[in-house]
Amino acid sequence: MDLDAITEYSALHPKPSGLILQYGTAGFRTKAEHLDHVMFRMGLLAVLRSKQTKSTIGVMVTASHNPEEDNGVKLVDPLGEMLAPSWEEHATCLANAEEQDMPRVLMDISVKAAVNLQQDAFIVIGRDTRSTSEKLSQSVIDGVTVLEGQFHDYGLVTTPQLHYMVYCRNTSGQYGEATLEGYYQKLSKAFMELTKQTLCSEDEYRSLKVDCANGIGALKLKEMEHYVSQGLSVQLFNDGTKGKLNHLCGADFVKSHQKPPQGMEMKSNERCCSFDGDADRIVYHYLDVDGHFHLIDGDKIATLISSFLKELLLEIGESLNIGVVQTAYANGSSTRYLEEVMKVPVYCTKTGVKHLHHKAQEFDIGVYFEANGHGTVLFSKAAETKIRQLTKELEDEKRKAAAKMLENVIDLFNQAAGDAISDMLVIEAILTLKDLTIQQWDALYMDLPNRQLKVKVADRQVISTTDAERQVVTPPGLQEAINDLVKKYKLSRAFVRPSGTEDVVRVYAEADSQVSWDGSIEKMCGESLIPWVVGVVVGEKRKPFQ
Ligand SMILES: CC(=O)N[C@H]1[C@@H](OP(=O)(O)O)O[C@H](CO)[C@@H](O)[C@@H]1O
Ligand SMILES: [Mg+2]
Repeated sequence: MDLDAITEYSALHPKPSGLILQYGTAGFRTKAEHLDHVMFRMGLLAVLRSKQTKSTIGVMVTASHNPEEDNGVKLVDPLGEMLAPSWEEHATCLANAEEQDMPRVLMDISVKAAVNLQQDAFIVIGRDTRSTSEKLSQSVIDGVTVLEGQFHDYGLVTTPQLHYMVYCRNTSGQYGEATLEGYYQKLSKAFMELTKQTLCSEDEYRSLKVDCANGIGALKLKEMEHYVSQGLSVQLFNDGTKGKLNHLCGADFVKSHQKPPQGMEMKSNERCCSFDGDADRIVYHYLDVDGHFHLIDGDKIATLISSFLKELLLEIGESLNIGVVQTAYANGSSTRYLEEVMKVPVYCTKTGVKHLHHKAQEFDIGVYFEANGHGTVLFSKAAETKIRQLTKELEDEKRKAAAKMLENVIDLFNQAAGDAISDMLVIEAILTLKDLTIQQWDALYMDLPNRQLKVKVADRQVISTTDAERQVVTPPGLQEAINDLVKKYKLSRAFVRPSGTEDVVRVYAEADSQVSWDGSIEKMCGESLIPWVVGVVVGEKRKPFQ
């Protein structure tokens, strides 16, 4: 390691002294102007991780659904998954080392992690459409180059596309070809195969309105459009030509405000969906004939997908196990429906995709979705091999067709990460195959009314939780107080946790709409429960907003 060169180049990406950042649930995220040194250093760290794992590592420059002025960076591990927790700590140490200490901290990491510095390193880099992303990704490249790592810059890609590239490169192309063309080909082939029988009918092309959050999803969907145009016609809104990224539109806005995005013409009963700013989340929505807005979130997406998969499994007659993984934010109705009606085992993990992904790997088929629309389905190697084998061996036509469908579903899902484009194609294929309208899908179960708020507090770490964040441990007394309140209302549930991505505390509450008191759920959550919980959390400093 040429420490002089590192010191020299680092001076071109100086750390503002005293700035402390944390590698959180989704990497580093903050105002773009504070990130130059972090990018350079993540370039360095990616090289060490690549040498240690003897694999290609990804670096994605994005702040997802956060405002345009923000930016962020996260590292992608060899199989397309999130960075290992021990390396998150290294990332935090390296990002926070004062300028003069940085080379030493870098050396320490390489010693601690037993990195063989002689090993080659290869890094792939991607970025979203933020105006600051290009320059910041150049700083990543500076970091990679000073440690003599090789790299390929994919330029503008969605976050899940970068995860896909990493996965492809580390499986010698077995997962797919590590190019955008390879990604489009793989997904479109699976989609067209899945839906081809239904295309024989006289159906007019299925059309779908997509709110692209003025982000990268618009560019990539435009590139992909013609590959699937025989089976699906997409109409893009908020494509970045005029609006501001994530502003009053996109999956996060739609989910958290439970309102339609601006900039999208919605007629009643039309199927619409929204991506977030880096296209790794999707939610569906529509207006009914009375003009009421209906949101179909990650929970209902998981339900649609798992019921489809369960039917196919029954059809092929193989005892492959299936599990659904959710977080505490999953609507209680979805959990009940999955467990009681569909008889599928449901598990709850902490918030953050890495936790869900990890749990989902325990099943032959692991379906995971956050309520906000981030998720995918993982197939174990054994399940995949079995299914591919069945497509060849089965003689019964019906069973064989089901196995083929499952095979295409395996190829259509992005198994490296939740992916709005891939999930959208899966959902469209299922709706077509089952001949379901968006209203029929929505009617699977009724969401319990719910509210989510964020609250600024002096120190969000005063709150610690357990039981997949559903129970508060500290401050003492808070959990008992929540218990006392929720037991007054039917089907009610509430929890409080510190955010892993923002300097806020999140408060969530849900309850039956028929609560036996004279107020509505609005009143219970908005006027009673949330401010009350907030009051306990922050005492005099309370300042709810949003
Ligand atoms: C309630 C909620 O939506 N939380 C989001 C948010 O995490 P927080 O730790 O809640 O800030 O950002 C994560 C990363 O994008 C995402 O995985 C997660 O679902
Ligand atoms: Mg995102």
